[in-house]
Amino acid sequence: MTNTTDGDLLLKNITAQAPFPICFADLEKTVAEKIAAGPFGYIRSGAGGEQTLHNNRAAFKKYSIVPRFLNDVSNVDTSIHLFGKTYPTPLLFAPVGMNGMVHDEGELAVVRAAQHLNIPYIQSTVSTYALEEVAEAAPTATKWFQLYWSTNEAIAYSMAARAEAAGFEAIVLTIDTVMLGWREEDVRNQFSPLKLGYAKGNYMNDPVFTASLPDDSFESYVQGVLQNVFHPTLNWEHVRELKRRTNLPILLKGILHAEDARLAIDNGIDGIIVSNHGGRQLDGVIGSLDALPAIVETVNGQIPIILDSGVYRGMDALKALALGADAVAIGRPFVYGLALNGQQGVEKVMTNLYDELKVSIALAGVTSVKGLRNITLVKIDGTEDK
Ligand SMILES: Cc1cc2nc3c(=O)[nH]c(=O)nc-3n(C[C@H](O)[C@H](O)[C@H](O)COP(=O)(O)O)c2cc1C
Ligand SMILES: O=C(O)C(=O)c1ccccc1
Repeated sequence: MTNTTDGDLLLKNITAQAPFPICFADLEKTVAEKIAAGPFGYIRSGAGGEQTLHNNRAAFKKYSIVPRFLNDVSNVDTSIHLFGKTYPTPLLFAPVGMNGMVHDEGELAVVRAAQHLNIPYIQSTVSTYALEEVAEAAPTATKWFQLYWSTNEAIAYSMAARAEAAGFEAIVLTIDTVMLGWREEDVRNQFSPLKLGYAKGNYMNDPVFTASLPDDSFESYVQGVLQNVFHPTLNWEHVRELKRRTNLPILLKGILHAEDARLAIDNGIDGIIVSNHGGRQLDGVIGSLDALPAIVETVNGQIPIILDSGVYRGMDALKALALGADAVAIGRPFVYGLALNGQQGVEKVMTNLYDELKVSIALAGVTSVKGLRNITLVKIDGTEDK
């Protein structure tokens, strides 16, 4: 519960100190000036002509709120319940690989921020640090493990088992990245963090993976990752087998079609992440917020729905929650925070998003996340992107 009479949430940011970038556009611009073009382009860009990257933002802009007043909004309850636990905010860290690209502490800095803020952290398969190192850095954080299937299935099962043993509380199987999207910026920059070894963490610590390598050279490791991380054979039978092999709840990340949401439920999946991978996979795909309403209708409250892709401010989170998401996951914004100032930068970005969300909930005239379901949103098919 946040008491909104306890000092103004905005004015806390207007102090004598040098300002930290306050919005996504400022963050992106500051990071562009700080880090090399290769990693910056890798993080910023979308696939193809970036239509999906654009669609994600455009989807949020189509909705306008019709607020209500005179409701006493002095106390705002932003808490949510997910898989039996309560969290203070409806925000999550989306799985983002290879954090060592922008900061030496990589995922360790992010998971420490997650622990400090009590925001669930989803660790990527292709992380710079191993999942065991992440668990040790933040033993009390809620951690979920994002699994990329492996061509050698035994590696996928081994990673899932390691995650369970290290105290991760769910497996998030990403289904939209069976191969990389057509990312032209990376070709322009001739940049591949995979080839540079930033995805070492979980593979080099995996006994099944290392046993499959011909030798322990850097080249063999990179080849091994490339041979395994792309897995176009992935199908529903693998999902069922994974379910048999783990005791953890399984979420599918990358659902955009209501029919796939229905199949997820039919196959005993515990939650879904509505996502187009931040516009990084198939270009020309529906904005994730545009995909949400049909999925909410089909799922009908049976399993939690998390949304990501384009949630760049508190107001975006508000709209997704109002349209029926149970929580939202944040990708690029926290990566930019990490690039600028490590753990503190991540905390600042997430806190600003959270503070804007609190202000927005109160100014919309409601006092809880559930209350947002009742607010009036009108859809305007505008084409503006800013
Ligand atoms: C640099 C980068 C790396 C990513 N790596 C992964 C990953 O390893 N696994 C995964 O499931 N999604 C990955 N994603 C996608 C995010 O989980 C998330 O879906 C996306 O960033 C959400 O969009 P947003 O950046 O607009 O918030 C990555 C995204 C970025 C920007
Ligand atoms: O960059 C990404 O978005 C991503 O998810 C990924 C997938 C496989 C290997 C490396 C990164």
